[in-house]
Amino acid sequence: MATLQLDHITKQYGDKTAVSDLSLEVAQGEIFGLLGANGAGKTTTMRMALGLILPDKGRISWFGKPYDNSLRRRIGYLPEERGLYPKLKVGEQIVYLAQLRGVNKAEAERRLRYWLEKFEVPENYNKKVEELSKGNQQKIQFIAAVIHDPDLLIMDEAFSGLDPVNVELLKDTVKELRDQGKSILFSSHRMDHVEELCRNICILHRSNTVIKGSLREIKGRFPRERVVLETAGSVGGLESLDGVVSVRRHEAGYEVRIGKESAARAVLETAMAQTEVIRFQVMEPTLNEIFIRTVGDRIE
Ligand SMILES: Nc1ncnc2c1ncn2[C@@H]1O[C@H](COP(=O)(O)OP(=O)(O)OP(=O)(O)O)[C@@H](O)[C@H]1O
Repeated sequence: MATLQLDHITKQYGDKTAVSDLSLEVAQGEIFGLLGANGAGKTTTMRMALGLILPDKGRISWFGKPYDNSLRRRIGYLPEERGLYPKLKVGEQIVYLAQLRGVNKAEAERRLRYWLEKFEVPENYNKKVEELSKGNQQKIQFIAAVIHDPDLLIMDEAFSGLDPVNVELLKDTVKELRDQGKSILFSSHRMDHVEELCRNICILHRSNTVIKGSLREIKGRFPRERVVLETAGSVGGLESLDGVVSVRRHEAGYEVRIGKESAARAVLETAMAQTEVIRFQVMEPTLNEIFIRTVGDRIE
């Protein structure tokens, strides 16, 4: 049984279709990546997955059942637009939110101290939200989403506004939550984050699903068009090989774009005939390349 199941859901705002016939499942212990250009329908999908708005068509089930109010205690939400009260102290605010979701006060205080320690900001307990830097506010927003220990987490751009060290800290935390068996619906414009975290993804474009499946399987659908070549000496004549699109020289060697996979062999043979080859790898496409190909091509 999936933790979250969207079954052919559609949402319209007047004439505008925000989400069209979308189906996806988030399993227990899985991070699912929801991707799309601006306005593709991600936030609308998340709001339906939270039970905040209803789809016009289709069905959603949570833990195998339709929505009921008890689910509010089992779902956590990290919204893209921040929702904390700037004038309130972190401690008061988060403990109150946790109590609303069924955690008693002493336990909420204990958990908040644990999270603040973990995120290396224990001093924030008694500070007002407006006194915190943007990155530290983001950490508090993250804590607000997990303080009641939800089984399903919905995270819209979870790492925005964070420096690289803090991105790693929160990324590791998301992985820990996954390993504890939580289900996470995750949206991001950072393809490297999605690639690192998500097992299955769905790419939306103007409300439609354009790609869906496991990252592994999706990558296999796209041709491998980039060859990384590292050599002891220089190599000439790569540009003129049949099937080679471009050659870029860098510090350690060459990056060769090929238009057909058979050209990779010619690249290797040409290099080996001239010098020692240290590394030769035909790279699978990155998610960034796949995204730009599938979504970018369709942007008129
Ligand atoms: N309350 C609303 N009323 C009218 N139209 C809406 C409403 N909410 C969303 N839309 C429209 O639905 C479409 C999908 O919007 P949505 O916010 O879901 O996209 P998104 O993928 O989250 O975009 P972004 O990456 O920019 O956050 C957009 O065209 C948007 O203008």
